[in-house]
Amino acid sequence: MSIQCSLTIAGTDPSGGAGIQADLKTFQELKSYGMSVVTSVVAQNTTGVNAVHHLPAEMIQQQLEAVSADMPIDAFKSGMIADKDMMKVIADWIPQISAPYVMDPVMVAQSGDPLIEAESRAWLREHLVPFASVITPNLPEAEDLLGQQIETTDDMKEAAEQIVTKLGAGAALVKGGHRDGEAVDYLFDGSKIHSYSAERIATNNTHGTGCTYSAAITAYLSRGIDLPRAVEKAKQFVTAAIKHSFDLGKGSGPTNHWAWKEEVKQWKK
Ligand SMILES: Nc1ncnc2c1ncn2[C@@H]1O[C@H](COP(=O)(O)OP(=O)(O)O)[C@@H](O)[C@H]1O
Ligand SMILES: Cc1ncc(COP(=O)(O)OP(=O)(O)O)c(N)n1
Repeated sequence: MSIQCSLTIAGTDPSGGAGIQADLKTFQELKSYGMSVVTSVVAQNTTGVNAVHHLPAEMIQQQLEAVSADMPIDAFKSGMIADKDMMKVIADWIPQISAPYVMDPVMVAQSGDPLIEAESRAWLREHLVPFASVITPNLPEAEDLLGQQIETTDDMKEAAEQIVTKLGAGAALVKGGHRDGEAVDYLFDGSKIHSYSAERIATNNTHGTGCTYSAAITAYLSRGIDLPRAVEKAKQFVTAAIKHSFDLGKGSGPTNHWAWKEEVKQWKK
């Protein structure tokens, strides 16, 4: 049986809602064979981050080489990349891989805990962003990347365009999860703006939404679906995951990675 393969390069979440765990659940749901390279082991749960252990850059390089020497990679994504040494080995590895690269420029967990060293942000922006086929910042991440405030929907569209034209990403999806009102995201694909809108779901259970969304985009790209359509389908996937999220843990609960199947059943009725 032939199968497309997706790789995530990211940190861990033992509570299963974010990071590598969320990515692998998403790949599995969306029928892309899931593989992972761990960057940092994070002792976190729905309430926040207790401790972080960064793997040596050499160990990240070894994992990248092990997986790419043996397995096909039809698309890959990155999440938490905490420091410059890690970024450098990833930047050195990427040119060998001819597959779409989805970069989730993870900076801060929902709890407010930082997941990337402040001094490494400039390196990420200058050296890794240009490799991204698509980058998926939330509003604070887009503000950090561009060094400017984003308030209105026009600002969001302009930010998506500038991340492509000024920072060199292939495409940019600026997410509106952190704004009031409808949950609207804007994709600039290098030539036009696409918008993706969903009802805002009244829930606190949104731990790992960004990881899940970017993993779903990766899985769809691995299956050869074009970017605007991959984002459209991933948006449906993450919206369903939030709508049917779980009241687990004492903080912001995790999303439900199999919820899209429940939604599909509803559509058929
Ligand atoms: N309460 C919500 N209801 C519906 N969609 C949401 C909600 N919160 C976030 N989203 C959507 O989830 C996706 C992830 O966005 P966001 O929460 O901004 O990312 P991150 O987890 O990286 O901060 C986006 O499509 C966003 O519009
Ligand atoms: C290991 C790890 N990576 C990323 C995040 C942040 O995930 P995100 O999807 O942005 O979700 P929230 O921070 O909104 O929960 C993380 N917490 N851990």
